[in-house]
Amino acid sequence: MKDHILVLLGTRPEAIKLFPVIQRLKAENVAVTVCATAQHREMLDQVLKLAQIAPDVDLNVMTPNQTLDHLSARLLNEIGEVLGRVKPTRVVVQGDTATAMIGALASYYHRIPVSHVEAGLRSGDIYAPFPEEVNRKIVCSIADQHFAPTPRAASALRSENVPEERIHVTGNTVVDALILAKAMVEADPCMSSRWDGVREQHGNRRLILVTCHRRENFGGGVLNIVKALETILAREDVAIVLPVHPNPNVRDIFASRLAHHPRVTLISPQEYTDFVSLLSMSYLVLTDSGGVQEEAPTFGKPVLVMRETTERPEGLEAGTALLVGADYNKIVGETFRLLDDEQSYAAMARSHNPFGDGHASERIVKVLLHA
Ligand SMILES: CC(=O)N[C@@H]1[C@@H](OP(=O)(O)OP(=O)(O)OC[C@H]2O[C@@H](n3ccc(=O)[nH]c3=O)[C@H](O)[C@@H]2O)O[C@H](CO)[C@@H](O)[C@@H]1O
Repeated sequence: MKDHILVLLGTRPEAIKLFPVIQRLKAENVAVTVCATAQHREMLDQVLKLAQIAPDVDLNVMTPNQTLDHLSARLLNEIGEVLGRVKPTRVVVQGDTATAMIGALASYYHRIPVSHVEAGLRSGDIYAPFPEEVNRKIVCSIADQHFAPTPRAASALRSENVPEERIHVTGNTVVDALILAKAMVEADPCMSSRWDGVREQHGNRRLILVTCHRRENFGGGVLNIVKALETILAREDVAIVLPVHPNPNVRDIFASRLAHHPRVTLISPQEYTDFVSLLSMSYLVLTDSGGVQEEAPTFGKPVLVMRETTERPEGLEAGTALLVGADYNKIVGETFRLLDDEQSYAAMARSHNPFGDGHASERIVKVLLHA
């Protein structure tokens, strides 16, 4: 039977990490159906537009404040219906979202094999991150092709008895996406000059890029983070740029405490290319995001991870990232160290990226087509 691959995606990170795979499959003239569940509508659309991908099927399942039960039931029904109609020979899912987990389950019910991009990330705790740890484990139990981004992720799969021949160490496709986005920025004068105003506003101050959106930091964590940022801002030699996640749990606190500070630029979630430009012009990054931890080392930007643990310890091992939690003293202390101690900065700013080399989608497509 001729290959017909259905790619499922629901959120911005899935779109970022799958667009290089979709583009490459299309370049190989493979029949591809892109099904967007649009679990997160706007941020997903921005990325797809940029990658010039129009979803063939758009389920648009986003409703305000929906529960996981409701979302999952709806996804199962709707993805099941799509699989019955499109009849793909294989389904590709990415990561650990409800879309990936339910997509794998629906494929199993339809006896369609599943490939898992970014397989083998584990925290070891089913409640942190919730529900992502269980989502990825369920996908793992169904998939027959596991694209592990790193050797560590591959060993996690082996320790769960995934057969060796089903594990492929590919690198993380986020590095492919980053390199493609960087090329787009460099080729387009409009994109390259996007932040000229911000550069002008902050002069030669060092820019700290901050992102914060994880559920585990809602409440006390975000308050500590804001307090730490206020202390950091007491220094005249820094400015902060912060794309604010739309979740009201973080948005309202950042807006009320930081919006009026002259050395803070609070902005809405940015197009991927614009975010990539911000990353490349920043001095260091404070984040609780997964994807940003994987991207920053490509540009040699030290990352202070505002979480207690990370399922991406490769950055810690490579020395390009450090865990500071949502701990006021650690955030301030480590930021000041990076600002004041050139050697510490240089040690973390090595541009070696342990997460990928930009060729992950090439390796994935090779396996998808010749399995
Ligand atoms: C609960 C939780 O935390 N779950 C994780 C979370 O993944 P994450 O932490 O990587 O998510 P974000 O930080 O939202 O995205 C990062 C990407 O977005 C780009 N970016 C960022 C700011 C901006 O203004 N414009 C952009 O373009 C940036 O370069 C990067 O590539 O959600 C995933 C799916 O829901 C889950 O699979 C994953 O476990």
